[in-house]
Amino acid sequence: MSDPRPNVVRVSDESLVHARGLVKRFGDFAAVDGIDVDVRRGEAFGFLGPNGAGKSSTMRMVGCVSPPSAGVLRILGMDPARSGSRIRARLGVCPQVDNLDPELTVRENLTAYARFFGISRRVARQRAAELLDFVQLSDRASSRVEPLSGGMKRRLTIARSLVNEPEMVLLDEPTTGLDPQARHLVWERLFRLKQQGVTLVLTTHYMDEAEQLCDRLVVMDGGRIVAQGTPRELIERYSTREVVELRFPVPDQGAYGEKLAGVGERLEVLPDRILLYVADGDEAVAEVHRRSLGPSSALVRRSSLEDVFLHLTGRTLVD
Ligand SMILES: Nc1ncnc2c1ncn2[C@@H]1O[C@H](COP(=O)(O)OP(=O)(O)OP(=O)(O)O)[C@@H](O)[C@H]1O
Repeated sequence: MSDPRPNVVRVSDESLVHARGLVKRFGDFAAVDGIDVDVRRGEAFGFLGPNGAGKSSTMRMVGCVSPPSAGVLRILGMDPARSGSRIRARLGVCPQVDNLDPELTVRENLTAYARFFGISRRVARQRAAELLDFVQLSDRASSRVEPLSGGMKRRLTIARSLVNEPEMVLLDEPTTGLDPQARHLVWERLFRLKQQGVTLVLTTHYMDEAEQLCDRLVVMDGGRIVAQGTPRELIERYSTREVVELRFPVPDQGAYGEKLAGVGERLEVLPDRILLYVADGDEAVAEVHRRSLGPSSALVRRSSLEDVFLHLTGRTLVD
C-alpha cells in the first residue's frame, strides 16, 4: 500500500548506487579493480582509503563523468551510459578541489550554477538564500569568493552541490586541508543533510571522518575493496577493544617489539611507535612496566578505523 503521507521521505533499501565488478583502467593500470558496492537510500556511505586507492576514480564513475572500463553500474536505477544527463540532474557533486568562480560573489556562484539545471532566476535567488543560511554564509552573500577561508569555500561548494535539490550528494574528500574547527562545522552540516533524507556518498582518508559521518563504508586499497561494514562492525571484526600506543626513547622502536611478545593479541611496530592490540589497555600497560621496559609514553585509546586499515594492509592511512 502506498504511503498516505505524500511529503514523508520513505527510507527503503533501494540501491541508489549499484556496482558489480566495476573496473576503471588507465591504459594497462586498473585504478579500480572490480568492486561491488550498494548504496542505500538515506544512508551516508563512505569510501575510506589512502591516496591512490581508487576512491576518486570510483566517484567520477558514480558521478557519470568517467565511463567504467568494465562491470555493471546503475545510478538511481539508471545506466550512466544511456541516461547520464538524467542522472546528473538528480545528483549533487562536491569535487575534491573547490572550483568556485573567483570572479563572482558567493551568492552568484549559486545562482549561476542553478542556470545549468534550468532553474528560474527567482527560484535560484530564493534557493541561494536558503542554502547560504544552511551553510552559515548569509553574511558573506555579496562578497567575492577570493578572500573566503578554506572552510567557507568548502561550505559554499557544498551549498552549490545542493542547488538542484539532489537525492544523492557525492563528496570527494569533503574536509581535506581544513582545520579541526572548520572540519567539524562541515561534518555538522552534512549530518543535518542526512537527517533531511539526502543520501551522502563520500570519500575520505580520515578515519575520524569516516567514523563520524558514515553509516556504512568500504575500505579501499590498490583499487580493491578490502573490507566493508559499519564502522563498529569493522572495528569489532578486525581490531581489539583497546590499543596501547607506546613510544620508547630510542629511534629504533623495533628493538622493543620482541620484548613485548605476548602482551595482548597483536602488535604493530611503526617507525615512531609500537601499537599493542589488547582487550584491556591498563592491564597491558601494567605488564609493560612489570617487564621494566620504561616507555617514554604509554597512551591507552579505543580502536579506530585506522587500526582496521593497518591490520588489513600493514600500512597507515596517511603515510
Ligand atoms: N586520468 C588518469 N590517468 C592515469 N592514471 C590515473 C588517472 N586518474 C587516476 N589515476 C591513477 O589511479 C590511481 C587511483 O587514483 P584515484 O585518484 O582514484 O585515487 P584516490 O583514492 O582518490 O586518491 P586521492 O586521494 O589521491 O585522490 C592512482 O594511482 C592514480 O595515479
